[in-house]
Amino acid sequence: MTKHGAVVVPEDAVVAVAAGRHFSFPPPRTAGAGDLCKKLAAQQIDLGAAVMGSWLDSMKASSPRHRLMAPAVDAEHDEWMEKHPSALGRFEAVAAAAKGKRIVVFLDYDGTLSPIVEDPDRAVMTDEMRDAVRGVAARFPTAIVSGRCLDKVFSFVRLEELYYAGSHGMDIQGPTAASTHHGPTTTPKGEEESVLCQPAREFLPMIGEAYAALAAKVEAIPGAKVENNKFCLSVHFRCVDERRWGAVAEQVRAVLRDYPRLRLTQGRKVLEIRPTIKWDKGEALRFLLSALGFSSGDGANDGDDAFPIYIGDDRTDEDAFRVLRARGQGAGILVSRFPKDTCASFSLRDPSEVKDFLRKLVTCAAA
Ligand SMILES: O=P(O)(O)OC[C@H]1O[C@H](O[C@H]2O[C@H](CO)[C@@H](O)[C@H](O)[C@H]2O)[C@H](O)[C@@H](O)[C@@H]1O
Repeated sequence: MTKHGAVVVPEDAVVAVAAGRHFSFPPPRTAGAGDLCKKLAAQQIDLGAAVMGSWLDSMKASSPRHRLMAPAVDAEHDEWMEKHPSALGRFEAVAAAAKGKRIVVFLDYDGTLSPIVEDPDRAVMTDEMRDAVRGVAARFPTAIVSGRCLDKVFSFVRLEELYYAGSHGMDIQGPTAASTHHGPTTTPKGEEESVLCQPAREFLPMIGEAYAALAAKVEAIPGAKVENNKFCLSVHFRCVDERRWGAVAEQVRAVLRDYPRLRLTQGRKVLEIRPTIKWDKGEALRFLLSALGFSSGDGANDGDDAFPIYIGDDRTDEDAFRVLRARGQGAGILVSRFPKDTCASFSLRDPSEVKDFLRKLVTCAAA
């Protein structure tokens, strides 16, 4: 970002920033989740015909290319960084808050462990990042929490000692190989046995049908791509000419009319179709903490023995940040170069800083 002249804020900048809330860490436990967190949680898109325009607005809002004057951008960025300081810069504060507690690490995949790329099949992570995650998993229970299906995200990460929560947390599996950290559920098991939670199992046939219908309709639009994430679907429009985003939205809406038990949420240049059940990355975080032997988070002072660190870049990660904030526990870290509305306490700029943070965590634990 230059300091002079007009600046084009790249696609993932979301410039509507929450006013007022200042940095406080550890965050106070909020009764409920607070207005901003409620607004950010599970950004569901309305399917009514009258709101077709708002679909498009929503798709554009997640990918703005505003022209802003640099001083305004800088001032806004500085203000945002005061509220969401760098987790690297404030590492000592994080370490101090975690002292005497058991750290549990939750990592989103796309945009967090791997950079965002045009082709979802090529979103590989580097060997250096893999080493950093391996190092963390050797010391702390560690989970990957992704919108991808389990098999796909595992094929990218390739670490058997981790927990995986695929399909936005609707498909949770324990480690398939031993790590140095054996919680109650971490004994190596056969593949079928290691499935811990699949709350949307009954939706599998419906998701399969919707996938076939969407693939037939949407893939006729140049650049559009439908990805089957087992318990949810992703309709990608990153490579679609913006003038045709309306057509993508219209086709998705047409298919969803036949499936009232499926709902639509939104990620980074992707429309996500998932079951209407109340389950998201936040619920997956709760489930895993409980499976690891930490308390469920339902009552006062629950889970005080754990220090969950959740790192993610997307709207869907807000559900997990919201849970941490509601529990007044751990640290939520948003990966973003730009100011965004978020319930996270800290920020990191990109996957490279995520890698540095993970390495620092390992060094600190070794010390
Ligand atoms: O929860 P995540 O692990 O962050 O997964 C969310 C979605 O990530 C992928 O899409 C995003 O990354 C792609 C590769 O960089 C990019 O091309 C796309 O525009 C992004 O939206 C994945 O393909 C989706 O299925 C996930 O839902």
